[in-house]
Amino acid sequence: MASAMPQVLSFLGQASLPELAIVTAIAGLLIAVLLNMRRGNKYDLDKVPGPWRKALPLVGNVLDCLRPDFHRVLLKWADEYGGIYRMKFLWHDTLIVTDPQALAVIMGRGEGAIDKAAIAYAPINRMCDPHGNANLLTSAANDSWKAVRKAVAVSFSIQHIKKKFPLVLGRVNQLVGRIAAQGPAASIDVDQAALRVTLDVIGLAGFGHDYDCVSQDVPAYDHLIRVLPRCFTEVMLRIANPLRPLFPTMFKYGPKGSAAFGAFQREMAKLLDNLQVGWWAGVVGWGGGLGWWAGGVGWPVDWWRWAGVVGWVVGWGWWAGGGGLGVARGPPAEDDTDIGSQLVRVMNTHPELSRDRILSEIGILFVEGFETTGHTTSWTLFNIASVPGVQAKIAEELDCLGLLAKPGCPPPRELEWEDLKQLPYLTACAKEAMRMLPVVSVMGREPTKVTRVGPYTIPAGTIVGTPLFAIQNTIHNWDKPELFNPERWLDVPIETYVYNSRDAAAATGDMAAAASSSKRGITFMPFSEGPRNCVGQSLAKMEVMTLLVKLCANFTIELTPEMGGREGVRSRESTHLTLQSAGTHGIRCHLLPRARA
Ligand code: HEM
Repeated sequence: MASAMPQVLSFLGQASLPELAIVTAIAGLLIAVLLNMRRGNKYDLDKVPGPWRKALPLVGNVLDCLRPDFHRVLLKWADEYGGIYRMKFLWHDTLIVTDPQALAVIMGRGEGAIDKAAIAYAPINRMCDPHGNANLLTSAANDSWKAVRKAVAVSFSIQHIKKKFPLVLGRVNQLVGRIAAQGPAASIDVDQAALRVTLDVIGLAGFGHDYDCVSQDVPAYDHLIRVLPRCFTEVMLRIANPLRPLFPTMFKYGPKGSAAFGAFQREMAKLLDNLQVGWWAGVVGWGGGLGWWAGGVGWPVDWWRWAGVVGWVVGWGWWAGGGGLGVARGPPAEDDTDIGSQLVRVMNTHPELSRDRILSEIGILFVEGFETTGHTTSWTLFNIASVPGVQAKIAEELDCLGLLAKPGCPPPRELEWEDLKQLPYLTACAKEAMRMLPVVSVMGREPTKVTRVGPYTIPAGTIVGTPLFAIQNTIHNWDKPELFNPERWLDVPIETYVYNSRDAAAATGDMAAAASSSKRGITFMPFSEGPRNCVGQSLAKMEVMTLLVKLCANFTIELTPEMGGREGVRSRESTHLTLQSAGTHGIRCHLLPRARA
């Protein structure tokens, strides 16, 4: 050892900066592993069953998780080891929890509730903001999170979402028109189609910006719809490999991933600039007006008068024009509670929230608002198209409400807001699709103190994974989970999205009582549960249902032969930050107009 020391010192003396950084990073990792090994034994971690016994040093079980269908790996282990098992995510001890009772405690308020795992979410911060500021999704539940959550919750009140219904309906009708124009032989990727609507909606309804995506045949290379998948790939790679963000050029596609982050951030910064310019233009305008007046009452400095004139004209032009020069939106009106306006408000009242933090918030609201809703719609359409008998039942329900297009009949009446609550079967299809294919397939928490999870006491810093895909598909929580069976939901109240299928009440058939008892156990929560549940779910439910109603009312839907049937599509499931169909195939369907049948 002693004889090796001089060689080591001489290497360090001659090493380049990147080499030194790599050596330091590896040494840091080794120290972390050693500390971690010492800590694990102090608590109940060694009593927890799981694949951790097969874990490799340093990388743990992560190699099993590098597969695009790793949500299925977590499910396989849940079926094998039960409701609480232990694995090693790199060198971090991780409990994976699918047990209904333990989940209710982890997700809920009060004693035992566990906050977000900052470490697992950190790469998402870098995607949204160059300085890595946290945001609603990734932050711990601190004062900044509370302020932002309270502000944007207003944008998702039912009252506000109802106002956005005509906008959503307009974009969906535009999509229906475009699909009809392509004819029944066209092979339509319903995933891309839904994403185009949801991207337009979040841009317009949230930030007053029209990405005009539904109308485009092929979006430009730098269009958000193409940039975001590249960002997601980079986030996934960074979660699995913490060295990647430190040395992007050393890893495959590293620079491309960083470039995609940059492109996304520039787009989000434009939204923020649009929101802010109006305020600044107003300030300039008022300042300018004041200058003019001061010049007029006899101040001797002539340049000040002329600066005032210019400022006044430009400022008012911008502000009053509400979009003059194509950039300004003006300060939010009192009744304007769109997401962007709420973010400007919270930024003005909370000086501790920096511009970068707000940029991060815009990024996450944008991503969550569009990807999740788009894929949920397409997964539902996939099931509707591929499970025999389902479309006929949906058609019957739509026909009863006068919403179904039929050959030789006048066009059906237009969908109204109130209709969305009158569709129990279609809602059941959406819920069953969200159970089988939850787009947020894995979530992570991390206790800041010694905590009990089920029967086990675990140390602070243990990651606690709550994998929705496994929770909602394990044989321990659901009967015949592999079957798409909307009928399971018909007796559950239509508004219930947190549910315990293992409750005694459910077993006796009292589904309403079972739905309200989710505090004691959870086997279904596609929008999560408790204080960290999905803040945007009201918008999501409205968009998904509007898309489903209009597409099912106007078309019968068939998977194209190239999809390889149900199995073919499911074999391409991929957790790419969100659960989606991998590659460029998407979910291709023929949409046959019902009116022409
Ligand atoms: C069907 C569509 C959607 C699904 C299934 C969904 C699901 C979820 C889930 C499971 C979480 C918790 C994630 C975690 O803890 O890691 C979440 C959080 C969140 N969602 Fe959604 N979401 C959807 C649509 C939306 C929309 C439309 C928006 C906003 C425009 C949105 C904004 C958010 C935000 C900001 C959070 C973080 C909330 C917090 O921690 O305070 N989501 N969503």
